[in-house]
Amino acid sequence: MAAITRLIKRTPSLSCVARGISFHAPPRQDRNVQWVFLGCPGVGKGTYASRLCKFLGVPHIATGDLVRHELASDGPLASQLSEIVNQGKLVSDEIIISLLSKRLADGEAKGESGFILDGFPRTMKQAEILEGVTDIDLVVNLKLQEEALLAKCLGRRICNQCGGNFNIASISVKGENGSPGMVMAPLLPPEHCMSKLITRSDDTEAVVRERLRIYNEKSQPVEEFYRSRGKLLEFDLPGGIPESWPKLLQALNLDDYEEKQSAAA
Ligand SMILES: Nc1ncnc2c1ncn2[C@@H]1O[C@H](COP(=O)(O)OP(=O)(O)O)[C@@H](O)[C@H]1O
Repeated sequence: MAAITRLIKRTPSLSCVARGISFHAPPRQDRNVQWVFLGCPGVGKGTYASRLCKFLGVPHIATGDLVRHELASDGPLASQLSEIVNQGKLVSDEIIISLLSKRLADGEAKGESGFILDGFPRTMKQAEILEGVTDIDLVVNLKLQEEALLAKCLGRRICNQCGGNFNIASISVKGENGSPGMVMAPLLPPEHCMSKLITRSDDTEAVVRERLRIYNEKSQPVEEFYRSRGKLLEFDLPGGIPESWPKLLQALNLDDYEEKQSAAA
């Protein structure tokens, strides 16, 4: 992959009004990576995107977190959003773009550069709007068998104090038709988080199945959108974090990134 901090010429900040949706993207300037993470519910977009963000020093922007933040704030959208999220449906493009646009503008005001978007775009309309306002360098498509996705969503736990994400599921998927089997150990919380674990209200079996159905219907075309533009990196997770993280860095040509950084310093 091209250098991590690609120099891009300075152009004015971009806005777009498409079918009544207004979207403001950060200016193109000397900037960091602008990547997108795609993948089904439960695949681990949040886990790997947030690790990579720490590694690369860019903000991790997860639209699911923006939605949950809005829900928790009890603002004017809260009751409408809670109904949609708890049914496993997608929030309207208008609402999600306005939440994301605000988050990007706040980041821009703080001098943020680059991002990894997690959970956006999720519809063709969102992908087209994003494409119209900024350059996405790379789209990583994380993949896992459906059986494992369901188990991971059902095993997901969050510490309501530190916000840490854990998983109590112990997953073992048999290999089929030449594809290798896979084992994923639980990601258990430290002792002090044990009594503070909560489950997301949309992580019930019926709602997860609906989210998976909606992903296949609305978000798979987004994979094709980026594939046809040569931006899609497919990544089959080989197991849990210990197996997958080094392989992901390798696939992204980042495995010797730290060495290169210190050599260049
Ligand atoms: N880009 C988006 N478009 C529409 N709805 C979204 C989007 N991102 C998040 N949401 C809403 O927030 C919920 C939680 O999102 P997320 O945490 O990304 O969950 P998932 O585990 O399903 O990937 C989604 O089910 C959906 O209702």
